[in-house]
Amino acid sequence: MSPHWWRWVASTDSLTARLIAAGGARRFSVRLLRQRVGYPFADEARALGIDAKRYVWQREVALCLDGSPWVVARSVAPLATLRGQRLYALGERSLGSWLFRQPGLDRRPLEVTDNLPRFIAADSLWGRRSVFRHGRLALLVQEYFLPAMADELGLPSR
Ligand SMILES: C=C(O[C@@H]1C=C(C(=O)O)C=C[C@H]1O)C(=O)O
Repeated sequence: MSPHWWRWVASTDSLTARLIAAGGARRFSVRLLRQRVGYPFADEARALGIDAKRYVWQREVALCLDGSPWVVARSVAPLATLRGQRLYALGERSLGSWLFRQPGLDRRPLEVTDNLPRFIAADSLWGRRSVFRHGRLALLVQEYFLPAMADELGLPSR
């Protein structure tokens, strides 16, 4: 991975904040693609340390600059850990903006992939995921960086 991409992929602060800063005059928005309750993918269950037959809340979004998707993200949290957190009510507000305001937020190590996201038909250059913990809440956030972002920021393709 080139150092340009490493800076994005290995960052552990808010990706929302980084995209807004990098976007300059472009307008940042979150497009809600899908939100549902269902079973996790097997590898998501493993990453969360739960049984694959436990219900999870799933949220899939595109993070856009001037309406063009730069990142797609899928976040998954076991229903049992969501109690009291009205995350489903976020709509098109960024999950990251909420998350990084929470005191005592713990982020587990990042995992990186060059596989395509399975939840949406989109090319991706790099993907990454990590589990956030906040009180009872366990939230697996998976983010995939799209070629449009590389084009707009003049980043190399890998
Ligand atoms: C975790 C963050 O939240 C971002 C916003 C998301 C959303 O609104 O669903 C999902 C994943 C992230 O790309 C972040 O900003 O770092």
